[in-house]
Amino acid sequence: MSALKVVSSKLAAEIDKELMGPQIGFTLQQLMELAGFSVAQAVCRQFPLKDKTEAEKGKHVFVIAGPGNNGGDGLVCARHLKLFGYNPIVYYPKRSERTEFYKQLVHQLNFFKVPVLSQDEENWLEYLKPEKTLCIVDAIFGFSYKPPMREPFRSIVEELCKLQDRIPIVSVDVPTGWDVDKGPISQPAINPAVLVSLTVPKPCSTYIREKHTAHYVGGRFIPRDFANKYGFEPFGYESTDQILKL
Ligand SMILES: NC(=O)C1=CN([C@@H]2O[C@H](COP(=O)(O)OP(=O)(O)OC[C@H]3O[C@@H](n4cnc5c(N)ncnc54)[C@H](OP(=O)(O)O)[C@@H]3O)[C@@H](O)[C@H]2O)[C@H](O)CC1
Ligand SMILES: [K+]
Repeated sequence: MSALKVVSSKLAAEIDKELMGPQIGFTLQQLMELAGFSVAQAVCRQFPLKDKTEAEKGKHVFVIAGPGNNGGDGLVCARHLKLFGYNPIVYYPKRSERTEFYKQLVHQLNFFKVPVLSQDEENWLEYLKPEKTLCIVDAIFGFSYKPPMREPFRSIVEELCKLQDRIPIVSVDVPTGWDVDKGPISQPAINPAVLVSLTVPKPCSTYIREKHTAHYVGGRFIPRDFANKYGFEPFGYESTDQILKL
């Protein structure tokens, strides 16, 4: 049994609900900003630009955003990556109509001159070449995914699976296609090079292959008492870091 602290999908949803409930009063936007910021930091830690040639610095970070909040984390991450000196490009094939907020995140990307591919972009794979792409950020589905995967995401994830041995994939919170509690029990499912668990790792993270996948926790937004109430200790983040490598 792994010593990793994990919380079930049910508990993760309860934690989110309480954080955004009337007593604590975080907004989704606040948590998503910190979540996306953490993922951008994990990309920097894993793929530092320092000592890279100009050609390598120009490589794309290809962010694929899904229709829910996991996708929102990806949109925020892309904006921070641009500020950190990376060259992000966003593919957002099914845009959320849930709230105005998602449109605002896209406007912000336009403001930062981060390309957002059109929804019906057929040539998105052209942007995914090992010589042109530093890594892929998988912000397609997080803890609310329920198989079987529907289109257009099934075809997209199948293509990513073919590429993942050549271009490293950074998965946000849950590798896309994995059951949040039981791991990769259905196909297609991504096998990430990096997993960034948010707030606290979900049980699926115990199914990553330790030698293959670097595991970070991010989303540094809960105090000790609150973590203890949900049965875990806070993570030992250093200084102002938003991520911790586990
Ligand atoms: N406290 C935190 O840790 C925070 C985490 N955040 C991130 O939010 C996600 C969870 O976000 P949520 O919106 O609940 O869900 P997802 O993004 O995982 O997915 C929902 C969308 O996915 C569609 N979906 C689900 N299953 C399928 C399928 N089989 N095929 C196609 N599409 C699917 C679903 O569509 P519906 O039509 O079913 O509604 C939704 O559109 C968490 O993992 C973190 O990444 C937040 O940023 C807040 C802080
Ligand atoms: K994901």
